[in-house]
Order: sequence, then C-alpha cells, then structure tokens
Amino acid sequence: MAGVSPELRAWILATAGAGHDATQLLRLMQEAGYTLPQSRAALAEVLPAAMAAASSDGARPQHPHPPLADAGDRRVRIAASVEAPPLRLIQDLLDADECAALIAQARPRLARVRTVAEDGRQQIDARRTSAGMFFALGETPLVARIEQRIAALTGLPTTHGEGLQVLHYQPGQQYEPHYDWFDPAQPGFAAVSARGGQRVATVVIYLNTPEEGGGTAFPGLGLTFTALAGSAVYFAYAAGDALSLHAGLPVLRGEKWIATKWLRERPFG
Ligand SMILES: O=C(O)CCC(=O)C(=O)O
Ligand SMILES: [Fe+2]
Repeated sequence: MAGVSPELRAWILATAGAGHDATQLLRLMQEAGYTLPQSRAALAEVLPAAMAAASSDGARPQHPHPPLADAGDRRVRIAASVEAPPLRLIQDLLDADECAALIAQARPRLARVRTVAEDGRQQIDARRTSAGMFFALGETPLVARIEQRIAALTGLPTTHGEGLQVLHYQPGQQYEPHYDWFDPAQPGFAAVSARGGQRVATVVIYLNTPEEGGGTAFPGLGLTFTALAGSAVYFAYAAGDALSLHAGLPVLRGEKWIATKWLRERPFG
C-alpha cells in the first residue's frame, strides 16, 4: 500500500484506542473492503508494535493461578492479581537462605549494568544506575532450582529464559519507567530478537527488604509493589502493551537486591 490515507490512519488509531486489538482491527478493515495484505500493511505502518504482537506465533506463558500456584518443588501463594496486563504478586518464591545464597553468588561479579540500545548494542544507561550481573542458564544448583520454579509457574521451559540477572541498587539508585518488551519499530529489533524472539513475561524476585523505597511501580495501574525479601512480581505482555510500563523506584534507605528473569517466546539458549 503506497502510504496510509489520513482517514484510515485516524480510524486505526481511534479504533485501537477504543480497545480493539490487531486481530480485530484486521477483521474490521477486511469487512470495510480492504484485502488482508492491504490491511496488514496499513496496520504495520500505523501501529507496528500491535502488528508484530499479533503476528507472533511464539509461546505464551500461563499466568500463575491463585490461591496456590504450582512452582515444582513447592506451592507458592498468589496474593494479588491484575488482569491487564496479566500480573501476579507471588509470596515466598524463595526462602531467606536462598535469597542470601543468591546474593553471595552474585556479589563478586557485579558491574554497572548495561541496557539494549535502539541499535541493538549494549550501552551504559543513565536511566538505570544499578550494578548487576547475569548468571548463565543453570549455572549453579540454586540458579537451576529458581529457573525450574519459574518454568513450573509459567509453563514456559527453562530454555525460554534469558540468564537470571541480579541487580544491586544503592540509595538514590533506580530503574526509570520502561517496558521489558522490545519495540519492533526500533532499528535494533532484529538483533535483540534474533535469539528467542520477543520477550513475553518478566519475573522480578526481591532478594532483600530495603529499609525504605525501592518498590516496583506500574504507573499506568497506579500500583506499587513493596520490595519484600523472597516475594516476586510476575507480569506478562505483548509488544506495544502500554500498561506494562514499570519502574524500580529509588532506594531511599538501605540497599535493594533483585533477581530478574525475562522470558522469551522461543528458546533463547
Ligand atoms: O528494580 C525493579 O523493581 C524493577 C526491575 C525491572 O524492571 C527489570 O529488571 O526489568
Ligand atoms: Fe523491567
């Protein structure tokens, strides 16, 4: 299609804004007389993230089910849920000894964390001031055990996970509001999604309880999770999901340790 007309562009944006997803938009456009290829091209031009999410054929996680969810070697309490985006507060995913042991394994390897730049390269990022490190998949028996629990909870095999990342925040450090999904409209998308495809869910595990601050906020939901040692926040998303915006709030007193597992739609390893 040689450019989307202003009228069609306005209609796509208004209809998507009213809550219709890409599949519904494609159906409505075809009912209005556009062919499927025309509809796809128009949608990809106006809403590339929505189109990429709709065309993905990768695996999707199952969302942990309250009140008790199967985490393999234990059952965990699902203390709160949000429907959109699918989000769960998980209690006691790790016990106190496991939290301490994971911190001890990560501490000697901490370095200033990098994020993925728009061109797909790793960069030092002023928005993300914590120190961090990645474990390889199954690198230690404890890491493997945590990965098994997350696989049991989400139904996605451990191979769909990126290596477990441990982050350490000092007072004043934070992770500014961001999305964990990769934006298909960015030039680096092909590079970051080459292994494993798109991210589909995140599990953030709190390894300690900061004295003050350091919660995880979802500004679009008006919701903040307190960082409490051993508990975790699970959330799932598709590319373009604006409500999955989240932030690691500044630590005000004490320190904050988390372990993050990002899950892909296809095997990552
Ligand atoms: O530090 C937090 O609470 C959030 C971390 C986070 O968003 C991430 O690791 O992707
Ligand atoms: Fe995040």
